[in-house]
Amino acid sequence: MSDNLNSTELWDKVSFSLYQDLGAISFGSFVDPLTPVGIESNRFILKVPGEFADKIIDQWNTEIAMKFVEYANKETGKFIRPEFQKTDDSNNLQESPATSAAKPLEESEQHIPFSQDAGLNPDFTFDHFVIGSGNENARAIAQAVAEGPGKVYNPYLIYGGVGLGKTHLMQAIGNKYAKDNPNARIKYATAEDFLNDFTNSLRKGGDTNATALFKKTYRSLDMLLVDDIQFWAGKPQVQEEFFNTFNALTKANKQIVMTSDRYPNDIPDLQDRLKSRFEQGITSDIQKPDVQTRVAILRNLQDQNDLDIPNDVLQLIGESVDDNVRTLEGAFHKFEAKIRFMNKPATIETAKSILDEINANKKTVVTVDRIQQVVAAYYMQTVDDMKSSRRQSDLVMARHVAIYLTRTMTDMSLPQIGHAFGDRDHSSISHAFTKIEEQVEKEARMKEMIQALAEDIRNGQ
Ligand SMILES: Nc1ncnc2c1ncn2[C@@H]1O[C@H](COP(=O)(O)OP(=O)(O)OP(=O)(O)O)[C@@H](O)[C@H]1O
Repeated sequence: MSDNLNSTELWDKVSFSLYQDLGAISFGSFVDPLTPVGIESNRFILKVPGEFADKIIDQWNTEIAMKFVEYANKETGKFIRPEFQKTDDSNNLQESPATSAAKPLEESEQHIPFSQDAGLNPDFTFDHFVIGSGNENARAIAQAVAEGPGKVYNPYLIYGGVGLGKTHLMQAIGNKYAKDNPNARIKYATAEDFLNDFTNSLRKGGDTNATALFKKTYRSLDMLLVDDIQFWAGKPQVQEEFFNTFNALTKANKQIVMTSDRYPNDIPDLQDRLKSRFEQGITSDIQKPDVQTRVAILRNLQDQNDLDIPNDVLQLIGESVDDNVRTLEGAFHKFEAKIRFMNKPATIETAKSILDEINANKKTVVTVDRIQQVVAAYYMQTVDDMKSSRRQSDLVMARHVAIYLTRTMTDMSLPQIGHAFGDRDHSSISHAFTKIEEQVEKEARMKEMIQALAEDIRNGQ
């Protein structure tokens, strides 16, 4: 997934998928003649040549638009819908009313009023963030941080499962601070961006300018937002560099906000001094939204997308899709695409049809292989190591968790599980299972982690 594709790059990728899907003849008639103009918010503007415009648009509205939305989603992670601008024969644009606000990408990018390279998504604001019991604490602290950065809650670390709004909330802090302080220097980077910037600065062969530029970029900020710091697990060099960046910024009372998919103590091979630095600030978690919050999120999406969907339909989708907010948004946009592009009514029946499709896609068979892969990835270990006799503590933990999940999620017997885990005997499988079972009963965090892993395993994520 990339946020940084421009409209031409995205069009190239999506039209390639459409070519494979539709075949050369349909592609030549209905896709090839179109030209991308730009992306405005969640609309992809396409120029349609005058002569065959109506026929082409009809074809899009019955078949191609849905596919476009899906392929564009795969590339960007966003839901972008196509909108058409007809051109007359002399090639002048005739804008339809719905598209008159659309501008080429280059111009729309200039709407960002402050430091252009902050890397913030303007849609990730507090206004667009729905508050519920699973996130109200994190949200309240985020507001305080945005209003008084570098003061009380520094650093601020938000942690929680996949797709629950960590990035959104972190960027809302940046967007609010930027709005209130247009000259503030703010940078959003994923932990991977930070690592890449750092290694690129080193790769320049000891060029002191490159190193100085890296340091200047990160150490002269007013606010640094770093996403997914679990990515640094077991990477001591980048941890060292971040430690220095962290010290430089906090010493100057500059704000640091971070996200992670787990509590810092659960990040394998994270240096103790970083852990203790993180503890100087505040940590809050985001939990899965309850049904009320899920329906409120759907209502929010409805308003943002200018739709009018009956309450019972929103309620049904909200009750049925309980994985995470990203999946919920996915369900909403699938529904939206059906009513916009396939002329389906916004009814319970249409909602049921998309829910059936979602469930059909979800039915991944739970196998021990799948469990081992998901758990190994979570603990940043290899499956082979997990099956081996090595006894390093993170590895043992990963092995025990995978055994516990295999016992609870499959019908395999203890000897069968033993065999799948490097020919262990059934008593050590039973021991591993009991150990984790006890922890699940005692520790809320362990229980949540097991639930999240089980969900990933089932969802085939
Ligand atoms: N409380 C909320 N209100 C409105 N939208 C939300 C909320 N929480 C999450 N979202 C939306 O759900 C999607 C996923 O959120 P986000 O990317 O912030 O998740 P994340 O926790 O950072 O996930 P990951 O661990 O995969 O990075 C985004 O489009 C975001 O806007």
